Amino acid sequence: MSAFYLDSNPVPEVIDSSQEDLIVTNRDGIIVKVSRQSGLHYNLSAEELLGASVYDLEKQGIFAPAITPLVLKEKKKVVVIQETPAGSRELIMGFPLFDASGDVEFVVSYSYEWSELQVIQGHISGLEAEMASLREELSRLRKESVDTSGLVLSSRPTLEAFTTAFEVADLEVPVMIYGEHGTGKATLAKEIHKRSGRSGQAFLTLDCRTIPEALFERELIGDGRGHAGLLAVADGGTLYLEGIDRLPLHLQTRLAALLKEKKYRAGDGSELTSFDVRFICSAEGDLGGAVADGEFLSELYYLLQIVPIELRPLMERREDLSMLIPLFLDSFNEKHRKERELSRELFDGLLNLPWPGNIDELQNVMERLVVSGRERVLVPDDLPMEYRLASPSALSDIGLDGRSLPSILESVEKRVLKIAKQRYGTTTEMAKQLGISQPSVVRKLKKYEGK
Ligand SMILES: Nc1ncnc2c1ncn2[C@@H]1O[C@H](COP(=O)(O)OP(=O)(O)OP(=O)(O)O)[C@@H](O)[C@H]1O
Repeated sequence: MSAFYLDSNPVPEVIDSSQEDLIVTNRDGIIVKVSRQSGLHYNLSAEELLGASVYDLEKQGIFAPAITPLVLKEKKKVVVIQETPAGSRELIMGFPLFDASGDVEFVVSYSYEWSELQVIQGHISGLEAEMASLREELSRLRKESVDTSGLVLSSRPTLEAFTTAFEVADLEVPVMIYGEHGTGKATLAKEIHKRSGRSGQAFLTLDCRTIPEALFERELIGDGRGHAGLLAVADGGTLYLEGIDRLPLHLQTRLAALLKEKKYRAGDGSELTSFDVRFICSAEGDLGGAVADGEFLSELYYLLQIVPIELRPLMERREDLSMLIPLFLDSFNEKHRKERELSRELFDGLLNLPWPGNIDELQNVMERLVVSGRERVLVPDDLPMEYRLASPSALSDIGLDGRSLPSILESVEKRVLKIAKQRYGTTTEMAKQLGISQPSVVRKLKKYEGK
């Protein structure tokens, strides 16, 4: 808009040498300023336009329609398409200039020739086509790094873990999978089974972390009175023992004996039954260390630890994380019939969170975002409260230096209450979300009132 300027002069000054098509009218619709180009499209000279009334020009069909009356009415920017007597179509943009008391004093209108717009439009279409092909490329790349079973294997450690798993899948050897909670151990175990010669038979899981000690053996070998054990049901297939490192020593001894003998007696007096089961186990802790500390039976360790595979924590798998985020977004959008998108800030924020609960936790947060986000484009404020506070930047502006812990905690509490109040509105909802009583919320709000 270098074509005109306002100075101390009460009327906007239009520079005569302007290549632009500008017209200024006063609040009565009288044209008070024009640029040299103005009038060209109306088969009039700039001089003929000056002093004319836009209402008259509209009546004569020259301004079809006139923009000034529309801007005066709307008191804001208006855009119209004019058909000019010269046969061209013009896009006219008009905007108001206000006087000190807030009334429209002048209307400035600015026209673009349709053909110019078509050039711009052509450029935009080109950009759009480019965007579409980039989008396609991105989605192809995403699909390539997500294998046919929907697994993300983008980071080097994950790819190495799964490659080893696929290589040994068809070998009749036990596999020991190490990894924190939610890193994909069960998923990996199932993949091994699926790609093994046992895939036509059962894949069963026994969670050594949660099974009551008294039931462990019964669960494995049955009771000889109708309750079939997992070893019988999984015969010919695979048994996945989750959290083997949490199995008490006396049960480790029993398991080692079973593995060595490959036979069991399900109940008193029953016959010896042999079994053909492949074992895949998982452990969170370091089994070698547990053997050294006498907490894990070395005999069992050597029976099970033939092929060790490690799944790293999600925070060390950034490439996986950046693929898992859109993957979960898409799948929860589909599940909940939403069309959420992530803002750049939120995406970066998600990449930088520590994810102690790994993929399980990420999945949970993505579903919460999709379900409870407020707008189509999700922003960091849509994150559940505990994640907004967990981000490193959340604490950066609380001055820590030289302050006592109670005073720092007060600042944090005050911040939490402020965010919760904005987000949840009522003290009842705040209490529910923060896990404290409603009177306690009221008391705390009062405490920080005006502070
Ligand atoms: N490579 C992967 N790509 C995509 N999703 C995955 C991948 N690995 C795991 N998941 C998903 O992450 C979630 C957690 O995986 P899984 O249950 O296998 O972890 P886990 O380590 O066995 O957990 P836990 O220790 O709690 O039993 C599941 O929903 C699973 O589908």
